[in-house]
Amino acid sequence: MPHTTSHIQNLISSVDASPEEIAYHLFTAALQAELPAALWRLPNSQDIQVLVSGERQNELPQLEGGQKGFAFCPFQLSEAAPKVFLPAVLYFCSKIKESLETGEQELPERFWAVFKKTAQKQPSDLTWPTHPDGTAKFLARDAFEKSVANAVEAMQAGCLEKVVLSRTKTLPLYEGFNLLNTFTQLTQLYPTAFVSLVAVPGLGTWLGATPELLVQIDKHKVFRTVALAGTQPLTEGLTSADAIWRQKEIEEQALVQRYIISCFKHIRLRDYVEVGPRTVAAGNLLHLKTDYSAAMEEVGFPHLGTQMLELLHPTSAVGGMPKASALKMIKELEPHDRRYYSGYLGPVQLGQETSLYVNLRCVELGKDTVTAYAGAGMTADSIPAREWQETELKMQTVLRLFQASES
Ligand SMILES: C=C(O[C@@H]1C=C(C(=O)O)C=C[C@H]1O)C(=O)O
Repeated sequence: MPHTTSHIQNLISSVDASPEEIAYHLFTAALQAELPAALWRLPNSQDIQVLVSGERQNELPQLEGGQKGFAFCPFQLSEAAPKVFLPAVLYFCSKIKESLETGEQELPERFWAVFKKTAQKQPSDLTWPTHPDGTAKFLARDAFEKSVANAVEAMQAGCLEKVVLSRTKTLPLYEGFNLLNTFTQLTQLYPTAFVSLVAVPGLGTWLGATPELLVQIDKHKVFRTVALAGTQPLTEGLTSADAIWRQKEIEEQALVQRYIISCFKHIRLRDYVEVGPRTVAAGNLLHLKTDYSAAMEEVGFPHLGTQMLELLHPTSAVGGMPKASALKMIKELEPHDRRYYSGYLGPVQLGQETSLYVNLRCVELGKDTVTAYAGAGMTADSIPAREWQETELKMQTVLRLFQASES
């Protein structure tokens, strides 16, 4: 029997569960039915949102067109990490139990069969998709610091201004690890982050709590982006207002600002609003952030979101300056493929909004392992040991939930 919207709504309403639990059941059923799905919570919101798709597309639609879905894009395109757009076949937001939309397509019958079952009893042995190439390569501390020293030397010689070098760390999953509980814990720990869990058969499963917005188009057609860079630990007793920044971090963040402004200049947009830089907290870290916005219709750029997305990614917050030399250096010095780390992800035209975030403070799940990815911006003044420490702190944002003793 075809599942019409009203039939689906009846099915969901008949489940004796809170709206949040329904969102989790829908996500679980998608995993079990081996369908691509995303579960997320926007910054400063309580609502859990979920999308289930019947297929994955390799191109993003125009952000300003009417197509609803979830974007999941890599740092750099490759066969191992293609662009992904998941058209919304089913979308549910926990705010109102009825806010369910179905696309023109239908989910296969097996999805609803598992949904009926999982809604009664959560499976104890949930499995998720993993990447066919297995775990990403990793660098030991001395090798990473050597790469940083090489990069610093190149910058001192004037070859480039900034490069973001990243590394990975893999831990075994502890006995009794529960993916959805970990997602919930992330939403509680980081109320101002974009918290997401994305599972795409054939490409893998990613969980994260990112502080960095890349492109937003809100319901009033206001475009937003940010320049976020510069890092220091948030130490006890210190608030963002007390933070003192060194020249190195100020310059690093100024380079990201300059990059965003150069993108506005490229399309000849002058009427944007710039606020900042200000110090913001992201978990146990502080960053410098400048906000940019523009009312798209008023400034005569109705497709500003799509235009800027193309120009911005990858920004110098995750690549470097100049972009081409930085990307080349990353390729030479990083032994791993970043896949979806430092790419971008988020809802497109859902809940009247498009909100794409840079995929930072994230982990990729293996069958029984978890791999964290983190990077740090290097300049001519970088000290290798400090950069190692910075990436360690960034990884802890999510990895702290993967240590059995803490959960
Ligand atoms: C690259 C990361 O973060 C980015 C780099 C920062 C920096 O170099 O100080 C700060 C915030 C992010 O823009 C990461 O979290 O992996």
